[in-house]
Amino acid sequence: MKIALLGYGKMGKTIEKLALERNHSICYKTSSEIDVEQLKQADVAIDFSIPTAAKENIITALKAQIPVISGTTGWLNHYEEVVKICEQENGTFLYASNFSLGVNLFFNLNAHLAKLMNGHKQYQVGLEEIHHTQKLDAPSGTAISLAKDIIDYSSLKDWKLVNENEESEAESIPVTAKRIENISGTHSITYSSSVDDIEIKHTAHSREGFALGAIIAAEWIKDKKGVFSMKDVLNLNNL
Ligand SMILES: NC(=O)C1=CN([C@@H]2O[C@H](COP(=O)(O)OP(=O)(O)OC[C@H]3O[C@@H](n4cnc5c(N)ncnc54)[C@H](OP(=O)(O)O)[C@@H]3O)[C@@H](O)[C@H]2O)C=CC1
Ligand SMILES: O=C(O)C1=N[C@H](C(=O)O)C[C@H](O)C1
Repeated sequence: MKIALLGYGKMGKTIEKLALERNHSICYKTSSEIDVEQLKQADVAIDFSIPTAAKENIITALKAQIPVISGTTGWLNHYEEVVKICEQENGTFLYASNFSLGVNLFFNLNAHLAKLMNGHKQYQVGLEEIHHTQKLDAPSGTAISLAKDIIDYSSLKDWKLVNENEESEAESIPVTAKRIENISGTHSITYSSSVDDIEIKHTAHSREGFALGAIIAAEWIKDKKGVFSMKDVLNLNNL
């Protein structure tokens, strides 16, 4: 498979390394404006860029008829617009706030736990994410996905980014974002009562899980048409 890397930073470089090990080739890589003729050489484009560039990168790939997957976070207010363009172009698009198998299993665990805890009003839920200091967005895309799932499976209505120990309004999930050198990505959800805590946590040891998941998604999506998620790739829709 010939891959175009839209964004050649920490993730782009990790994907390149694992893709070559899986006998794929990198036919084009850029960390700035896309050369469409070069992009058109690819079987699939993988966008791990920056929040302000992701939307344009994805649209450029869709208009060039190149299937595109994106893991860039912090641009999701434009998600519906991109989906519409994908449909107009009869294109192929997959977005995931987190491509690792572990986090996608953790998404399921979080949803099940939210259902279980619904109605146990003595427990207050809180979410914490920790990432490296170069991260541009807060809270992380993964934290937002986790919060949205808790909202879908409980009577909670919203989430709010707060400082540590700061309270949020009733029916709103407090989300704390910490930035510490060299942390690849840690997410935890805690239900606290006056007598005990219940906590689930995912800790990424490196970027390799994200990169491998992105390559597996690219292999899966290459010959398909439509808008997909990691639930489709990993067959996690029916759990
Ligand atoms: N979904 C997932 O599983 C994961 C998502 N991420 C997300 O992926 C994104 C990238 O992460 P990471 O690789 O760590 O970040 P980096 O900052 O290391 O890499 C981003 C790269 O994008 C480049 N860039 C800037 N403008 C453009 C543009 N217009 N087109 C293409 N590339 C551009 C930057 O170049 P320059 O440095 O010159 O500005 C940089 O090389 C982030 O949003 C992060 O949150 C990260 C890990 C996993
Ligand atoms: O910026 C990162 O590094 C990561 N970003 C993603 C996010 O915002 O959730 C995924 C992962 O946690 C690493």
